[in-house]
Amino acid sequence: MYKILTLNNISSLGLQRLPREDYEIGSEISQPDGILLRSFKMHDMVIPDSVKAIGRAGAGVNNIPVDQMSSRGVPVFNAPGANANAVKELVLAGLLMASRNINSAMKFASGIEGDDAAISVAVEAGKKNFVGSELPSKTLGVIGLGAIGVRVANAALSLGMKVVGYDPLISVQSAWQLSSGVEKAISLDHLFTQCDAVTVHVPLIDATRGIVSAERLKLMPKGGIIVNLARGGICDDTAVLASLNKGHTSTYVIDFPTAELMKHPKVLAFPHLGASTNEAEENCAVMVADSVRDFLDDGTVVNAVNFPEAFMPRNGGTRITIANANVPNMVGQISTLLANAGLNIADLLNKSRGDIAYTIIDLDGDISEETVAAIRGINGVLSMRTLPSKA
Ligand SMILES: NC(=O)C1=CN([C@@H]2O[C@H](COP(=O)(O)OP(=O)(O)OC[C@H]3O[C@@H](n4cnc5c(N)ncnc54)[C@H](O)[C@@H]3O)[C@@H](O)[C@H]2O)C=CC1
Ligand SMILES: O=C(O)CCC(=O)C(=O)O
Repeated sequence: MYKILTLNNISSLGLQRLPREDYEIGSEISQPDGILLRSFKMHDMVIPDSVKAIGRAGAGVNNIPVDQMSSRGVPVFNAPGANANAVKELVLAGLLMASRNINSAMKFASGIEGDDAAISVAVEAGKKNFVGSELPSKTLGVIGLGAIGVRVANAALSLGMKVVGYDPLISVQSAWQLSSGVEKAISLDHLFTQCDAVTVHVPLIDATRGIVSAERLKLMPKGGIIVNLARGGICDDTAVLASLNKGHTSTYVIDFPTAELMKHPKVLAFPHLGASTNEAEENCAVMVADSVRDFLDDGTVVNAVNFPEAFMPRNGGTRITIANANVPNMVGQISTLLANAGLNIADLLNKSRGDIAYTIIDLDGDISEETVAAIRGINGVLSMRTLPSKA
């Protein structure tokens, strides 16, 4: 029986992927084998040694101490692309709200008093204050062309916008999905110079912190819109507020409000709503629950942010899995210990990613506690699991 601790509400459709005869799931579980979460901040939490896998039902993993988990040999899974359409739709909503002054116009409308005739007069007199502009007259800059950025760029093109994209690390899959109509910016500065609106879709990491800066905001034409549904910190909020106050930037659409941002009339603050659709919550929960179950049951690794992909069909015997530092002769040392114990390797898979290597070995016989301890004792082994044979 595996124990799964949930740190946020996880869609029941996802939790149903973990059969109750094999999985105990709850928010108060001690010594869990796995953790499922959404935005819970794990950095200040003591993560029990019992944890073998962490599943983030979403895209961003900046709320998880991934490096610490890597050093423990614990994979962190996420759900790439599973909430991308939801975020794309809210980006488009934000762009439309900003370019048509929808928020201020609605506030004006809801403040009108009087009978129907008076309201009609006030509406017709007041609407001139909320004249907007249409998307096809504008250029959108998309920073980060991953699951969300590609969808945003393609959708904006289909709405008639000119679209300029920037992603020096774009994956082959994203490049295939990106419309050929999206123009490539040669640098971030180049992008800001050309764009009336800029939207960010990058993870929050050292390289992306503050990339929407005072200097870059000045490169934009007057009246620009900034959209940040990625993470607080990617835009320099102080610089954006200064630019709003000067009238250079017209609107800041943000999914990560702060006290200062929320009270600003030119800020459209959403309550971290990008992925909050039934569809996205279900997609994320199902995808990540499947990854965690496949890892706990079979040692399979799919959609981990810190481990290589690894899948080997079960051949029926005992399976051992080992995560270790990606240095020479680890497999040699492991197979020597197995040979010394008289154990035959029926099948073996070894993959690496960055500093981590991961090995799955199916054995013809049962492994003893002594051999397990000897493998665990090899310098560089981060974690080891023994999975019982499957009929
Ligand atoms: N508001 C919300 O509810 C949500 C927010 N997010 C945020 O959006 C981010 C992006 O999500 P996805 O598109 O699903 O992730 P993704 O991993 O598919 O795409 C991220 C893209 O950023 C690019 N990138 C990385 N460093 C870069 C840099 N320095 N300059 C330019 N591009 C860079 C990568 O090459 C990749 O193509 C997540 O990390 C998360 O923080 C994601 C989902 C929901
Ligand atoms: O679970 C959520 O609502 C947040 C989603 C998110 O921010 C992400 O997937 O990175």
